[in-house]
Amino acid sequence: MTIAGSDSGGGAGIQADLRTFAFHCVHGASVLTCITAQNTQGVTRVDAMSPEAVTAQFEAVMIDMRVGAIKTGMLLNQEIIKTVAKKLVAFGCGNVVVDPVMVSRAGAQLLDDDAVKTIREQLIPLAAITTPNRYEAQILADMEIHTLEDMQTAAQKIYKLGARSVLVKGGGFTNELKGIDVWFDGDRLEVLQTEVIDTPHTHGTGCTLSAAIAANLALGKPHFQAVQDAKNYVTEALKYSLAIGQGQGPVGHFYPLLNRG
Ligand SMILES: Nc1ncnc2c1ncn2[C@@H]1O[C@H](COP(=O)(O)OP(=O)(O)O)[C@@H](O)[C@H]1O
Ligand SMILES: Cc1ncc(COP(=O)(O)O)c(N)n1
Repeated sequence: MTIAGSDSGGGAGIQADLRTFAFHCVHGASVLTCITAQNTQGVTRVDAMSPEAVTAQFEAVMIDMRVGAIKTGMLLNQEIIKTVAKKLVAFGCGNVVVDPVMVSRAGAQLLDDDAVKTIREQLIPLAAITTPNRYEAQILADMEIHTLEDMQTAAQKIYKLGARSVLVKGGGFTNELKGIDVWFDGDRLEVLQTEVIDTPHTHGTGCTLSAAIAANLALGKPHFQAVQDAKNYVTEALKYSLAIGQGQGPVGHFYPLLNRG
């Protein structure tokens, strides 16, 4: 199940999540938190769902289906974060992937300023894994991140907030760290690296990665395996990203499957 916002352009958010679930052969349920008017060039409007609507969607799915894993994406405001955290606790949800979405690559603010504290205190402690990008990791770890060592320190600091594991993602770098991620679970500190894909069309990478991790957890894969396989999936999707729209196009999910016949 994904708990996230809608992207009218179809590249990120709920749309990316459900597509990723489908390509992992797992059924996807969704709890919509907000509706963004968005395309490859940016976000022009955001309408929040009410906490009651979020609760009703969550309960409708949870009381009826066996949910193997949950990912959270754009939660927008404090009220929605608190609502989601409360429900995750009430239903004893274990395989929770928290993508602490704050700002889009194109620079649009996707989270209210006062909501960072609520993510840190109420949501991160419920995460089996949290997947901040460079910018989000800087905020959560309260430090600047310039080097691989900084990424490792940030992962360790964010782990102390209560997540069972942390993946600091390196898509936001413009140097040799681009595409390098750091994973820490309180014991193992791993560096993940795939080939760097030279494309401006990276819309939806973070959503796709966290959705793929959730799908892999639902399929029963061990945590680190779930992350490694998800990273490989995103790399493929970046290879086949779509130059649609006037701005930053979305990652492509279809072509690797078509190529496999
Ligand atoms: N150009 C690229 N080549 C290879 N991997 C990339 C590239 N850009 C992003 N990634 C990977 O995509 C995943 C999502 O990371 P990132 O883009 O930092 O997240 P977000 O979309 O949340 O900002 C990470 O595994 C990151 O390393
Ligand atoms: C509704 C919504 N959710 C999330 C993102 C972040 O996207 P990305 O995966 O590129 O970080 C977005 N742009 N819109």
